[in-house]
Amino acid sequence: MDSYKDSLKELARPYRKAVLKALLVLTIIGAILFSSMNLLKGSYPLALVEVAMGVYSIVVYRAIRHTRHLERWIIAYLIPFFTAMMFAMATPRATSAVHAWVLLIPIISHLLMGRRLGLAVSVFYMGVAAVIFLYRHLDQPEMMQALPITNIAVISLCILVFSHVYEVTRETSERRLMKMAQTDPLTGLANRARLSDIFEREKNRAQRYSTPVSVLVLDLDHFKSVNDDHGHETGDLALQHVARIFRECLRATDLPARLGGEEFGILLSNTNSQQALEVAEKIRLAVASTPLAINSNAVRLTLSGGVAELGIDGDTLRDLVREADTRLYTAKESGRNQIVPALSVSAAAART
Ligand SMILES: Nc1nc2c(ncn2[C@@H]2O[C@H](COP(=O)(O)OP(=O)(O)OP(=O)(O)O)[C@@H](O)[C@H]2O)c(=O)[nH]1
Repeated sequence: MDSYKDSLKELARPYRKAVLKALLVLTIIGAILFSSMNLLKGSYPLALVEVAMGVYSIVVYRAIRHTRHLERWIIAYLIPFFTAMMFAMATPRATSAVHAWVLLIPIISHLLMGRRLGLAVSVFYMGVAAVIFLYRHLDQPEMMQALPITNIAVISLCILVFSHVYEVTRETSERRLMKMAQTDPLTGLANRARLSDIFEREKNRAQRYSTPVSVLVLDLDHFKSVNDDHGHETGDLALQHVARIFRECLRATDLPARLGGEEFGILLSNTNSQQALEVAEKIRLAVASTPLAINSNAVRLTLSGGVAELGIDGDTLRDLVREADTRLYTAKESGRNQIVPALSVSAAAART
């Protein structure tokens, strides 16, 4: 569960929506201005396309106010918008200044669609624009001089490259910040915020496909004495050591997180409480049988834990952590180095 793709998409949504709204308003104003001028000039097909784009912009503006599918609306708007731009460039009666609009393509595409799709769409439409330009002006020597054409080509390329580099840098910084904000710096495990994010996603998936989800809460035993006997630095190494064991014992689809101090929460997707108990036992045995080697010392560690299952012990992460925590404290009171299963599992065990 290492992907931050969905969180980044969420993060980009408000500013993409703001950019799209600005583009829609400008298109509506542009459509009124240009369609009036083209009507006066007698360029009826172009005026009609501009009116259609203006009306479509109003429809899209209303549709994106509460949409959960902004990305789809962006594509549904930009493709006709760029196609209308190409139509204007190909219209024989249109002024040659219309070609300047091509410079907008890479900026808008990257801002609204990100680096990959933004680049692909920009290259495609800028290529089509270049072909239209050559087709329209090949027989006009005053338009086909090397110097102005090279100028236009280089400026277009510069804007394409700058837009792409800007978007790549922005996405990389955003990903790094997102990772920092959702990672525990000592162990490299997820923090509570990320656990909460991923839990919501897994809960939705579990409800849609009727699959189980369980949560483990694990806490190192007598960790205070590890710090007191071996020093705080060894305590830190012990936390990193345990985090490593979690990773080795878990599947890629599980999410281990540090809840704070020496307490950990593990989200197990597609896992019922019986299976979660088996995972917790595997981790407990691995921790107990793998002491931390420090110089010539072997620091022995054990942990206690509790298990809770979504839908049986509650419907929110807070409910599940609270229930698992209660069982964890039962485990501590019963002598530590043990896992207390979810109620459904202990009830089933009592019946057999
Ligand atoms: N080295 C280190 N110690 C930490 C960190 N966070 C919390 N601790 C220590 O963890 C210890 C937790 O102590 P307690 O809450 O008494 O728990 P415990 O000693 O594990 O006892 P039980 O949980 O009852 O088995 C405290 O000494 C904290 O200072 C950390 O990031 N690094």
